[in-house]
Amino acid sequence: MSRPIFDTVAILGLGLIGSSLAHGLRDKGLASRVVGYDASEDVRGRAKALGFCDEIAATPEAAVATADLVILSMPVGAAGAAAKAIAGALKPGVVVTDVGGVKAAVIAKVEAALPEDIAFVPGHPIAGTEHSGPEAGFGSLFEGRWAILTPSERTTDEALQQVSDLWHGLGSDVEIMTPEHHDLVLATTSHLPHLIAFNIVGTAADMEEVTRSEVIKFSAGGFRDFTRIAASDPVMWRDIFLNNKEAVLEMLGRFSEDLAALQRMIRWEDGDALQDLFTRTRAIRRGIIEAGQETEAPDFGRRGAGDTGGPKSDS
Ligand SMILES: NC(=O)C1=CN([C@@H]2O[C@H](COP(=O)(O)OP(=O)(O)OC[C@H]3O[C@@H](n4cnc5c(N)ncnc54)[C@H](O)[C@@H]3O)[C@@H](O)[C@H]2O)C=CC1
Ligand SMILES: O=C(O)C(=O)Cc1ccc(O)cc1
Repeated sequence: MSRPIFDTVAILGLGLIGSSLAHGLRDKGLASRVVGYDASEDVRGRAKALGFCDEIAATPEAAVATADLVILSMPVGAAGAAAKAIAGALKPGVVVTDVGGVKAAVIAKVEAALPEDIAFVPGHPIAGTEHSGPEAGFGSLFEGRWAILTPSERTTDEALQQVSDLWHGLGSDVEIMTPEHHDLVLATTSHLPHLIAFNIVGTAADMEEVTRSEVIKFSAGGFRDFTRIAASDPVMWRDIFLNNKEAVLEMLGRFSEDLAALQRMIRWEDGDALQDLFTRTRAIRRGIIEAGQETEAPDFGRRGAGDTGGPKSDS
């Protein structure tokens, strides 16, 4: 057990990430009290029954009123409105942070809504699964993963240190970068791969009924892995693409050019070029494994070996 870093922590949004944070903070003794709130009454009821918070508040204002740390854990498209809702109810000296998969757009919207003297520490745990909802959370989700913090003008050194300590307490390694750099890196490593998965599974779903059932029946590793990613939460991913538009379109442009080059290699039967590319991509995968960031089995984003081993559920 660690010592509490914050006394009362309010978590707004009690899905996969919010509930995992609540479990982790309590399991590891990082907060004296965890108050939860979710915009959905149904989720609030389920969270109460699951018991991972000390209290479930009926309104966002009530949830944050006594909080020393507020964690925004809802889809990125809702973060600005959530910040607006709590702006008048925050305690002086409170720290606000978030976990959104996009940083620059969230910072702009949240900081426009929060009082100027409130410290905001934008964050993003590179840890998750394709499951969502309060039943999907587990306290070890962040162990052995990265948490990226992207300080803004409203991030004080003290608040940055406290939030960094919190992620370390949850078992994560912390990396600090600019919001713009985060959005470009994540567009490449997370957003584009998800877009490709949504697209390829969508293409299969649009096939004729008989072919589609065969695709499912005979789905080998490649397609199966894509279906896992394409099962991720639709609202969360809609919001990511709408809020990281420029970086995603930039990466999509490069991807389309490379795809056209591949098309030409196949059309002109340029086996050497194909083999060359596949040799280079295989080396990247092997490099990731050698660096201890991945096991042979698929397991997204781990720094070290092992399986997440947590419960799986969807809301
Ligand atoms: N799912 C993942 O693997 C990861 C997600 N994230 C980020 O975490 C955030 C939450 O994602 P998940 O927990 O996976 O989603 P989720 O779909 O499991 O849960 C989101 C919850 O937020 C609630 N919500 C929506 N608007 C709200 C508001 N204004 N106030 C309070 N609650 C509200 C929803 O009712 C829902 O229960 C997103 O911003 C996402 O980008 C970050 C890392 C990994
Ligand atoms: O489960 C997977 O493959 C993921 O990609 C998890 C994930 C999803 C979104 C994030 O912002 C970070 C991690």
